[in-house]
Amino acid sequence: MFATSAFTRLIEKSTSHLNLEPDWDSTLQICDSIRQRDIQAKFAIQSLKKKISQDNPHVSVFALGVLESCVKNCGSVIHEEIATKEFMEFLKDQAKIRPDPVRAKILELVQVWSHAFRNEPNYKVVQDTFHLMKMEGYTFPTLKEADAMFKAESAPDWADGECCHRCRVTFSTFLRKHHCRHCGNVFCNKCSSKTSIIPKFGIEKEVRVCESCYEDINGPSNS
Ligand SMILES: O=P(O)(O)O[C@@H]1[C@H](O)[C@H](OP(=O)(O)O)[C@@H](O)[C@H](O)[C@H]1O
Ligand SMILES: [Zn+2]
Ligand SMILES: [Zn+2]
Repeated sequence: MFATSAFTRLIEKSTSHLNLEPDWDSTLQICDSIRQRDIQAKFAIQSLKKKISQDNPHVSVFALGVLESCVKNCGSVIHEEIATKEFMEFLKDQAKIRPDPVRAKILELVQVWSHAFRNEPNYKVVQDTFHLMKMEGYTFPTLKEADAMFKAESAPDWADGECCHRCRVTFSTFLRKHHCRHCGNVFCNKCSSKTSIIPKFGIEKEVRVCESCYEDINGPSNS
């Protein structure tokens, strides 16, 4: 199980003002631990809020970047935490008092999420916030094509099971279970030994996928 101390270390590492660029490895480990339910989404958002509100703009922008990846990768558990009056108020307040690049990043995220959740009535507060901020005179950047593609689509929740979803072998102490990051099903190592990036989930790093998902993403392997 993933201890909160390990998670806090990942938050520190991925939002350190010493980073010269986003720490994708730590960011994806953060997403995995939220998706695996090793970490409560509420705790993750609280940790990121603290970093976003830190005075150092580098820390704030890196924290907003980690938040962006969580929203893209962790699905409804995270969406439910950010699409709230409290969190949207928090971002609006930060946008009011913080100069660029912090303000610019917040505007970019509020706009992308408003677009991504445009058909989600439960997350209406995000759109309301976007429209309110537009009326308050904030100028939003043009929505990037890739972001317009982002339809709050994220990896499915991980299924559990006592046998491999593909070959039905039963798991044991010596035959461990594994999850495919694309379909979320549980597999033995033999049926999920391949790795792949998953652009549509914003996963830029090679992660474990099952045989059929590998073909879905990369086309039939010639091997
Ligand atoms: O090895 P274990 O101690 O059984 O733990 C398993 C690994 O963490 C797997 O990670 P992986 O998918 O990256 O292999 C994860 O998918 C399973 O749910 C866990 O049970
Ligand atoms: Zn198998
Ligand atoms: Zn799969």
